Amino acid sequence: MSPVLNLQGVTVRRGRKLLLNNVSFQIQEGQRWVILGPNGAGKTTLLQIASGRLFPTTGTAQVLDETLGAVDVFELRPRIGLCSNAVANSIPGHETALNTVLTAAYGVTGRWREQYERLDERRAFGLLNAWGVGTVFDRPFSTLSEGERKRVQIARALMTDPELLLLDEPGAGLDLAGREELVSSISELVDWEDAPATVLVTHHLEEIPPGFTHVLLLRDGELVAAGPMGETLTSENLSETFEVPLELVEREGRYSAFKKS
Ligand SMILES: Nc1ncnc2c1ncn2[C@@H]1O[C@H](COP(=O)(O)OP(=O)(O)OP(=O)(O)O)[C@@H](O)[C@H]1O
Repeated sequence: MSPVLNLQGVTVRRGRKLLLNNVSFQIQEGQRWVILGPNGAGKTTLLQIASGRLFPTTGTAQVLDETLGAVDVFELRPRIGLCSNAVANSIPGHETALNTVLTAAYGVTGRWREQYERLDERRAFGLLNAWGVGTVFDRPFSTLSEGERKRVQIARALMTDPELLLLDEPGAGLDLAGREELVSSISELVDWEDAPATVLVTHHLEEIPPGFTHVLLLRDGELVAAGPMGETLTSENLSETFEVPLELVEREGRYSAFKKS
């Protein structure tokens, strides 16, 4: 079985800055990965590569068995669900929640002259309902609360039934109850047998939903560690990643960390 994502020696350079430096790792079908690291570590850059929106300066990136640079990314992108700030910012504020989800079928963010099938509309409705935002289907995206927007965006990311789901800081900006509800919903999603391979980026251990299997720790564009959650998410690796002595606490599949006194 070939990997869902296969990065080998990936470096991304902008001017003199290395956004990613010689990063190699693989994601296999059925795995759920968390990417953790401080601000500016390169997490979003890594996700941009995984979504086919950015190519490595050097090294190779294979996404869903296709090599970036040798594939039509417009054919590849519908196979990848992406929920990120960049996508959210490209959604016209007046677009309804339903159209925000529906337009993912064409890989666009604003509805224009595309023709959608009844089946597409039903699927978009179904996803809004499944993510608890069915009642706001006709509300403009700009009028939704942050929590509602996050759920609409995840519904959108799932519209094309992707083989790879990428969630960039889905919990950012949510209040405590909103975060906990979202963590539960994502946990239920990845618990589903046919769920796509999933990658979730966060700064916060509290946002890791139960059921995630692997973790990748990044610092200054370099990989600190990557592997199964149990052996890779450790106080030592976290301390090295965030450059603060940290103590990891685990409770019933949830995590947090505190500075060692
Ligand atoms: N076009 C660019 N030119 C120069 N530097 C860039 C460019 N794009 C990003 N960077 C820098 O690359 C680094 C990695 O950015 P990236 O957004 O991937 O980090 P991140 O881990 O997602 O950060 P955060 O957690 O703050 O969102 C940052 O220092 C950022 O300022």
